[in-house]
Amino acid sequence: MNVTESEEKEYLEEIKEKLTLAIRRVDEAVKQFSDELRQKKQYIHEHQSGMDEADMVAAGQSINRMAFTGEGAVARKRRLLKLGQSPYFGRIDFVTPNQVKTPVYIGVYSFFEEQQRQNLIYDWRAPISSLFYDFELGEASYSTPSGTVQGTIELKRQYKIRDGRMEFMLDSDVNIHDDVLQQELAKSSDDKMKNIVATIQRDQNAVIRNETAPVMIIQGVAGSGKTSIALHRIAFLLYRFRETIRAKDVLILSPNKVFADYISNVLPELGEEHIPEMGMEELAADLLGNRYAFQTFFEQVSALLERHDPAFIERIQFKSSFEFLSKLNQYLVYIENNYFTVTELRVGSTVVPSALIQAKFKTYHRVPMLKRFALVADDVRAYVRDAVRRKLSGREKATIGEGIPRMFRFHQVLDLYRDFYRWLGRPELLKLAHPQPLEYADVFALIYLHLRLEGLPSYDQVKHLLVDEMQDYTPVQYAVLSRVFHCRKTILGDVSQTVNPYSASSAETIERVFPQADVVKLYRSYRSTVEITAFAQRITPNPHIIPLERHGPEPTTARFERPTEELTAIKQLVTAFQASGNHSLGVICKTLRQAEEVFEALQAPGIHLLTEESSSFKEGVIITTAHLAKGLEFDEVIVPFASARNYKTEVDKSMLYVACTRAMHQLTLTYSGELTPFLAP
Ligand SMILES: Nc1ncnc2c1ncn2[C@@H]1O[C@H](COP(=O)(O)OP(=O)(O)OP(=O)(O)O)[C@@H](O)[C@H]1O
Repeated sequence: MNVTESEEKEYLEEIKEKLTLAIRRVDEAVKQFSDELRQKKQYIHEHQSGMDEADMVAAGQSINRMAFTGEGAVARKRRLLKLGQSPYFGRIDFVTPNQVKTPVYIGVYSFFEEQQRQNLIYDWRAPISSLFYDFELGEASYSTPSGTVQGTIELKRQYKIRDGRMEFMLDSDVNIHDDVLQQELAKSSDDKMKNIVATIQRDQNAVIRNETAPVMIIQGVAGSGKTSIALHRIAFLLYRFRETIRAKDVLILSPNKVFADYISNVLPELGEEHIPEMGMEELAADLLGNRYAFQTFFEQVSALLERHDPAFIERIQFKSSFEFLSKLNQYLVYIENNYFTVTELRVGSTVVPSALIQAKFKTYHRVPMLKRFALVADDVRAYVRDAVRRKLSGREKATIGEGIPRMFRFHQVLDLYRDFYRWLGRPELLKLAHPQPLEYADVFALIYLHLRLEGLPSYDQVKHLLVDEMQDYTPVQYAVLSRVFHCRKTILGDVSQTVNPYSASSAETIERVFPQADVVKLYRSYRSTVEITAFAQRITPNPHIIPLERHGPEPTTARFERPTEELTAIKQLVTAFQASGNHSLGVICKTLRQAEEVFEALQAPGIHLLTEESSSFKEGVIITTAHLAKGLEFDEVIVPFASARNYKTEVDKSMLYVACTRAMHQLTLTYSGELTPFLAP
């Protein structure tokens, strides 16, 4: 039993040696595989002429199997090498009533020592590891697939091991989590999101390890770790259900490519492969089969920022409401009952009674409406065939095939969508000015109608769907998601961080679409200092937010006479940042135009402009918009043009809140003229 620091250090050396040995064994195995593979290929090459097709298939399969095993060995080596750098971060000594005490060391991956046939390091996702996150010293329990294990935690310890060296270890007589967490959070940011396995908090752990919820909705304040948790949750589910779910079966619906790049290394760091991701617009294009050109969400938000158009706002607001979805559903019932005007159909000398056609139409109520006519026509053909006791002529078939659909008032989904607004008595709510692209607010409504009226293929290969920035999607979008993704879902976001307040959805709204969901709310905020969090509260107050006690400089607002002076000051701030120890600086503007203006003024090496077209997140100084910065974080943030003239509408206010909450350690706002009223003390 390792009790003291020197014993722990000795033990660490032992483990590292064992890891080195294990790596050597993997190397030997890999070499052996590749030798065998080479020999096999050579053999096939030499004996090809004498092999029949079955032999060739068998040989091919055996090569594939060997290559697969080889790949597995390479992945194992990668994991072992990583463990060599930092084998574990926690330990618990857990005693069950009838068991001897054995220390459980917890790391990013497990390490099973083959010679001793012993698990020397447990994966953080293993059932026993949950003790580390869920309990302090004393009585504790954890669940396994075969039941709950009760016992006592006699020791709990945390380590920081970097490059194979122990930097510190801490025993848990106090709440050690907090000390280590503080150290983690005080560090300056890397260019990518990082894993947080060593400091996952109890409430976060409950979300990560939830195995039962069919839909999980996480509403968490800015910086509460939603995105981190969601990624760890995926890693957990991939581990827990490794027999049935693989990385390629998961889909992340992410707001943009930059964000996708920003989060892209967390799962590989946790030993999982890259997860497929897709943007909402990509999904829309896919579902619409590129039948319509449409405005993007970015374009919608930019249009809102650039001009105040009450009619445009009203259209968006209505189409983002739950009422809109209800109305669409009511309309579908209405057309089913009213638009199929059935009359008797005359086919030669046979009269098909209207009651028969009506009855057949009702029989197919589970089939999307516009697809029912072909089925009804088949039945009517059979009816006529029985009546005339012969095969039907082409003309007769056509009379039926054309006659039945003709009894329905519309055949194009777009015509029905237009008619919906007439039915509603609000035709002005639809702007379809061809060749103008479809407004973004109409895109998912139209998809929904396509789905209900014609059916659309579903994404059955996806076994878990992760939706980030949930507040940016509307009930109709969720209704579509629920119909095309039949798998379990994790949906997360923060209603205060919407970039379009006219279309924001809260956890409660989304819950109405997924009544079976588990809703979790997170109020502890980890990203920003107490000072920055308090400052952001001036823009959008949330009395429930609990900032982690971490202090830094007060955010500042600096006034200038003219924008030119403001830009000069920003230049100086950037120079000061470059000389500081911080890694990342975000200069976050309201619009792209403003970001471009700042970029022009600052132009220097190491300064990057991040636009909608960018696909990767770069380290250093980034100039971008609040919309694009969503989900990202920076050591320091500068918000230029924070004047009353620039930040005055509800959309502007949302942008300002998002911009300020991106800062971890330092926040500066600059303005000329008058300060925005949103920052009134
Ligand atoms: N338990 C934790 N241990 C260490 N760091 C944490 C923990 N939880 C969150 N963090 C850190 O807090 C920061 C914010 O996390 P994350 O970006 O996941 O939050 P979020 O809720 O998605 O934020 P936002 O909605 O504002 O974009 C990150 O730097 C993350 O690493």
